[in-house]
Amino acid sequence: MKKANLPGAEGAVPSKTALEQERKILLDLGNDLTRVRDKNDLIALFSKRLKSLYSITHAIIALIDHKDETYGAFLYDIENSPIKSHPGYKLLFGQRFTLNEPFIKSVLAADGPISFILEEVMDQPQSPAFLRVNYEGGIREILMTKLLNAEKPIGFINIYSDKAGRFTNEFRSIMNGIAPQLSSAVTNIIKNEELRNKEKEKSFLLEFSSDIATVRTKEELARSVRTAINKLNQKSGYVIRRINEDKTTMSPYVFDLGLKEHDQNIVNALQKASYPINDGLQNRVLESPIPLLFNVEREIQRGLTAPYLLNWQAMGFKNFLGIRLRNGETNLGLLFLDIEEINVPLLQGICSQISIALANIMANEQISKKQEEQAFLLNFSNDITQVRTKNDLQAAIVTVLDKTLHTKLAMIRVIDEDGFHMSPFMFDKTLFEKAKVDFEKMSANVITIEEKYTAQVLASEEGVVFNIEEELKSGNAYAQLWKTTGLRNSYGLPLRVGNKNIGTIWMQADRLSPLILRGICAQISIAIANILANEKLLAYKKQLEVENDYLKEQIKTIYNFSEIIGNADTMQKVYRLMSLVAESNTTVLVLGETGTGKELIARAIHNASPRRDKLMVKVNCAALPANLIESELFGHERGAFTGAIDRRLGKFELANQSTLFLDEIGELPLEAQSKLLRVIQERELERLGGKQTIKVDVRLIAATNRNLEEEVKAGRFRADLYYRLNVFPITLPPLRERADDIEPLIHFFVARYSKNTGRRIKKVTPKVIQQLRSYVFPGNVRELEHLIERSVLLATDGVLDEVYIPRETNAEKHEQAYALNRSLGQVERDYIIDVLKRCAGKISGSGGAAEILDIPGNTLHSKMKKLGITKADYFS
Ligand SMILES: Nc1ncnc2c1ncn2[C@@H]1O[C@H](COP(=O)(O)OP(=O)(O)OP(=O)(O)O)[C@@H](O)[C@H]1O
Repeated sequence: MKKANLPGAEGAVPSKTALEQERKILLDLGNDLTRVRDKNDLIALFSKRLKSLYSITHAIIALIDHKDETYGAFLYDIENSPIKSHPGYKLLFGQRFTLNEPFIKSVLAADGPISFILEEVMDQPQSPAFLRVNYEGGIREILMTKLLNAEKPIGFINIYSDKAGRFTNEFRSIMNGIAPQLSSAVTNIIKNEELRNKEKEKSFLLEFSSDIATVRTKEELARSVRTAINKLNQKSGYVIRRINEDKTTMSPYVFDLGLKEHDQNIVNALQKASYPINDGLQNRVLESPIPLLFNVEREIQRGLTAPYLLNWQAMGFKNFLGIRLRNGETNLGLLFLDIEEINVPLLQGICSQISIALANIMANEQISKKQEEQAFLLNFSNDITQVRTKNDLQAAIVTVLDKTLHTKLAMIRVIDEDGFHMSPFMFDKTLFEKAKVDFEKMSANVITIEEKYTAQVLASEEGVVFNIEEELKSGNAYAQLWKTTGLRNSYGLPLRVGNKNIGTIWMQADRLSPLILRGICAQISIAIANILANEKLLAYKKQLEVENDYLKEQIKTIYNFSEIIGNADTMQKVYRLMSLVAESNTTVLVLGETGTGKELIARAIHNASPRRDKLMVKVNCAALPANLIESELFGHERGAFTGAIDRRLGKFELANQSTLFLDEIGELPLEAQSKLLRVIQERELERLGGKQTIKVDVRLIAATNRNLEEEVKAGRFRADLYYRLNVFPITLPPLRERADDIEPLIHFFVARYSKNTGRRIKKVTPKVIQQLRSYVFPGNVRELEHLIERSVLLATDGVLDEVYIPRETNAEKHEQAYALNRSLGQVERDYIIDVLKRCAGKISGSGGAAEILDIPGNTLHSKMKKLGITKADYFS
């Protein structure tokens, strides 16, 4: 490379005047330079002072950046530049040139000003472009002088001339002399500029901070940040992202793409998305105490696939800056700014202001949200306190959840009384319509507290949030169903009263706050507990009414007997058998015609048994419709059959630890017989429609007026059941076979009905007694009782002297028929035997046969002799 002349190399030794002039110029320049504060002043000074004296075109000051070993123009003398119309001129603005090339190295190596003929250097390999541009603009020579600060080069002053060889020694010497002052002027300018910038930054930050201090809403924040960015002469876009409640994702909070036009689809996608924090970019920003500058292409090349990065690439963003926003030690989010240059302190200042504003807004939002939630819960609680029935609750829940919280109720299940199974309590059958499943049917599936997800919910403190997408991935079978609602989460929450789990509630929503969840659960729990208690209360009330009716009915009859009347041998046998069996648990079968006192005997056995403290329970198998017998005996669950509105205990359960009296057992339908047999064998039962087995301890007494053996033969009664029942049979004699018991029974019933009706009957005439004794009583004791009851009502003057015996009974017809076929003697003989029988063989005296027959005792004796009547006849 051919260098131009060094200082002093050209021309002769300067003349005295030249030296003086030079000194003067130097002095003036030096004086002026000390006053220079602004870079414009400096270049103006140069133009003014030097141009008039020396033939130069223009000057430029370039500054070195040692960090990246480059230099570039700092001050231009644009006005005087002869190359300003050159097409390449504008390109030189802001351009940096390397220090690592021979041309500039030679400048740096030179001790003082050094000049170059452009033509010689401009096309050398690596020569800076400005040389050629200047040449093409008519410049021929350049004089470059290093500017030093504490011996270290800080830049150059380049003087240009449109003619070669114009830089005289004098001029070089001036430049050499002026260089130190120029250096310090430049340093001052830089410092000044820095100071001014700092001042500007300060006032900017101050302004920004007072602006942002008034920010209360997201919109105000957006406006304030935009203004600030604009003031920094950045029309760039930015996004403030906030960390979501899940702490694992971030979503755009304030979003402003600047002035550029963008594809609206991309913009929408960017605005709505939420991004995982750990995407290799956001996490880096959050972890970094200083702002980070990223290059979109480079990050993508590094393998990052964050969707927003790809969108930014598509939108033409090149570089962006990421800076975290935090409140104290807590990260709130970050700011991404589309920017080329980075002024770290300024940005940090801006961001700390944004952070404060963001924290304030968030706190504000939280407060107003809390207030809203509290107001909501208050309303909800008001609504729910009115709730008494399931329908009320459903209305309250659906209105509030759906309309106010955009939340759907999927299902409420309550834990059954067994503490294990769970029954659907309430659900929205339309919720999973899109899944094309019959939710109503599905909800009927048996669920227990051990079911996987239910157990998880019941064990949780405040419920479980199932993110539907994640559940899908983990193979949760319900997630497919949940997904069809289009909502993001499924919430399973325990319903509790105190510490007791009473059920679960399942809801679907995008987001629900913990406060709301807790509130809703507590309220619904109480409401459900109330409803259940209410239902139970009603059921109990009903049950009590039924039991009460039943007991009343029982009490009516239970104290009906104070004793069993009758001393006939056949009755004595009955008493013996009763006393033998009463103490045990043995099943007793009481046989006998209708009205012979079978129930009376059954009660007497019960009352003589260890179970006497509990009421005997009676079922009349003939009085029940066939389809209700089973439910009557074994009870039923709610909904077991049409009309089973409530749960009902069966007579077996009612008779637990007592005696169950199965009256008219012969009338029991076959189907019920087999069920009865099972219960007798196993001593346990299941309610109709129930799943639980219930153990019972019941003593059985059955009664029938049928001949069960014949019923078995005819296939109407199960043989096995017969054998089970016929463990200890007691047969009651018909009344007609124990005529002697008739009179005591008459007195017994007269006393009872006198008392009941308030009519005091003092006497029953012998005629009446005789009439009754001679009657056959097909209805046995019950018939006698009814006859007396009626007669008591009809009696006058306290004397029962008439009974209304039915005339046309079959027995009478039979007797009449027999009588018609007999001789008079035979009739007389039969009649006397009969009367004797009824008078227990007593012939004369009061109540004797002679009195009844209204003949003297002697006459009767002789008649008996004549007719051959012996004791054997009337005592048989
Ligand atoms: N020995 C008795 N002493 C007093 N009262 C009796 C006697 N036998 C029966 N009765 C009365 O006669 C009525 C009918 O008796 P009960 O109902 O026990 O007969 P039953 O054999 O069970 O009749 P059914 O076969 O029609 O059910 C009852 O009012 C009962 O109190």
